[in-house]
Amino acid sequence: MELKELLTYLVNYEMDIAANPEITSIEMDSRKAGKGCLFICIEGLVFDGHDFAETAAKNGATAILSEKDLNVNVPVIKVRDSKKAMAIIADAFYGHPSQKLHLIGITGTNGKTTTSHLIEKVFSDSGKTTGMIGTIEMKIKDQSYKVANTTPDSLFLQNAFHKMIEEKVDTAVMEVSSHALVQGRVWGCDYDIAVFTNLTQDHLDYHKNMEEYQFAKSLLFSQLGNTYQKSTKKFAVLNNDDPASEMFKRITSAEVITYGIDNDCDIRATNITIGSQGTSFTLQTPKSKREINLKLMGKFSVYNVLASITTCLLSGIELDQIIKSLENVTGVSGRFEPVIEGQEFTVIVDYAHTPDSLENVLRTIKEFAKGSITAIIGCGGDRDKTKRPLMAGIAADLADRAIFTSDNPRTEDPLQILKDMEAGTDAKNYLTIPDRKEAIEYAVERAKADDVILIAGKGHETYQIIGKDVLDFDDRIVAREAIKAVKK
Ligand SMILES: CC(=O)N[C@H]1[C@@H](OP(=O)(O)OP(=O)(O)OC[C@H]2O[C@@H](n3ccc(=O)[nH]c3=O)[C@H](O)[C@@H]2O)O[C@H](CO)[C@@H](O)[C@@H]1O[C@H](C)C(=O)N[C@@H](C)C(=O)N[C@H](CCC(=O)O)C(=O)O
Ligand SMILES: Nc1ncnc2c1ncn2[C@@H]1O[C@H](COP(=O)(O)OP(=O)(O)OP(=O)(O)O)[C@@H](O)[C@H]1O
Ligand SMILES: N[C@H](CCC[C@H](N)C(=O)O)C(=O)O
Ligand SMILES: [Mg+2]
Repeated sequence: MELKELLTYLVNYEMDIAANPEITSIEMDSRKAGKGCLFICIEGLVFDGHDFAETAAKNGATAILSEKDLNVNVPVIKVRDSKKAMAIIADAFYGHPSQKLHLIGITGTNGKTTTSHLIEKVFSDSGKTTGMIGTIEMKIKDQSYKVANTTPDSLFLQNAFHKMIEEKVDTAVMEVSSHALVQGRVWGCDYDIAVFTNLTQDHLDYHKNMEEYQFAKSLLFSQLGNTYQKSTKKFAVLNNDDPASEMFKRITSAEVITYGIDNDCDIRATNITIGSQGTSFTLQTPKSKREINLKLMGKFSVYNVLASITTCLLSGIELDQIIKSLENVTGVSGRFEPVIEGQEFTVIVDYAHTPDSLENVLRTIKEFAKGSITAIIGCGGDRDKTKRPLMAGIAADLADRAIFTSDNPRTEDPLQILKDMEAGTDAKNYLTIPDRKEAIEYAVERAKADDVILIAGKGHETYQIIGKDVLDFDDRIVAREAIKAVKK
């Protein structure tokens, strides 16, 4: 594509040399920049991409998009915000692929991965060809691809949509993280439906306070229907039990459809019963009232199911089909996932890594546990420090015994993270075992019949990040081995 054509999509830019080279690829990483590419300089948290402009030019880049003046021998396009410019250009370069998809974006602190999987299941069961992008993986039909972020950068994302179109995907569902919204990774994405799950504390290392965090989430709803869009109707699917929805209602130009349990709304669940094998409730839509029996556990799962039902109904899928699919879902990898090895106690691996999700999961376990409850938790390093004491306090309050251990310490001292956690409770019912494997083994060795062990925080993760090392670690495998060892 000619550079000139790409630039027609940018509203504000300056160019130092009048030139119109053919652009054969777009790159944001100098290590990938080669002949014919447009290299985009991104100022990151670790590196400044502008420092690599010269290398990119030497490697054959035909033009460079930058926020700064540069001294290079190829044309430089100067913009105010290169991340957002990159998103707009990537969308154009790949032929506006999101406009050709029925695209659903899900944001919120908790429940994005779960809700995307539920929605994808309903769509694929009803004969749609689907794509999915989120924390666990990117999926195009049955093919799974690794992802580095919950919401990838705009180059990866637009390329992924392009691949989906080539593979004849008609419906794509994706998680939209607050980081992605602030960094403009999803600019140019033509969402048809934007879904909000909930807003509770997380990521305050990045967003600084809850107002900024809410503002980040709100961008999905303010952007809905605002870029070069296909002319379909846009919907904002909002959780009416979460106070943040009021702001999202005010700022979106899309039609608002609400779901919830406690407050009046369009799609509502009442009479919720939480059992040891699943959850049932009465579903009320403007047109019908139905009894639903889920294999999923907890009130929080009802919210995810309501968000999914609302989204699928708005997408034109019959209620009977939606219910049939959702009633069959047994779970999502690493979310309230039982580890069953013939033992007489219950072991659950869950991805709760925020105060709210930990509380929800422990309250759900309390609804059915007959024996005592042990919660094994840690908190990630290089992440929101203020959630550490809160999570520790919740674990000590709601479980009979808590074991504080390491999550992904990353570049922080694991013992300091544990101290930050311990500051959150005066209780005497916890102990600290820094090594996660030892913590799991300790709990399993002492479990009696009917007890429940919750291993929280890492869910589907198959690694543990200590320092810069990414080591093999899977809570489910470690728990399984520990159970087998006590049964010998
Ligand atoms: C804080 C944050 O969001 N960081 C993201 C950011 O990285 P960064 O700002 O550190 O970038 P950088 O490494 O400094 O590089 C800057 C630029 O220099 C370039 N570079 C660098 C080196 C070189 O030799 N040559 C070169 O050109 C890089 O390609 C890049 O363009 O841009 C990268 C590319 O898009 C992201 O992968 C990275 O996510 C990191 C891995 C991360 O941990 N992010 C987390 C906090 C995150 O985004 N999480 C959210 C949500 C989590 C949730 O679901 O709750 C997510 O969407 O994943
Ligand atoms: N609707 C919900 N409300 C509160 N907690 C939830 C909800 N759904 C799931 N959870 C809890 O949050 C954990 C993470 O769920 P999930 O992975 O679906 O969220 P996410 O928003 O994708 O998280 P992330 O931001 O890390 O990608 C689950 O393991 C469960 O403990
Ligand atoms: N998307 C979340 C995942 C946290 C998972 C937890 N295991 C951790 O490493 O803190 C984050 O990057 O903050
Ligand atoms: Mg997720």
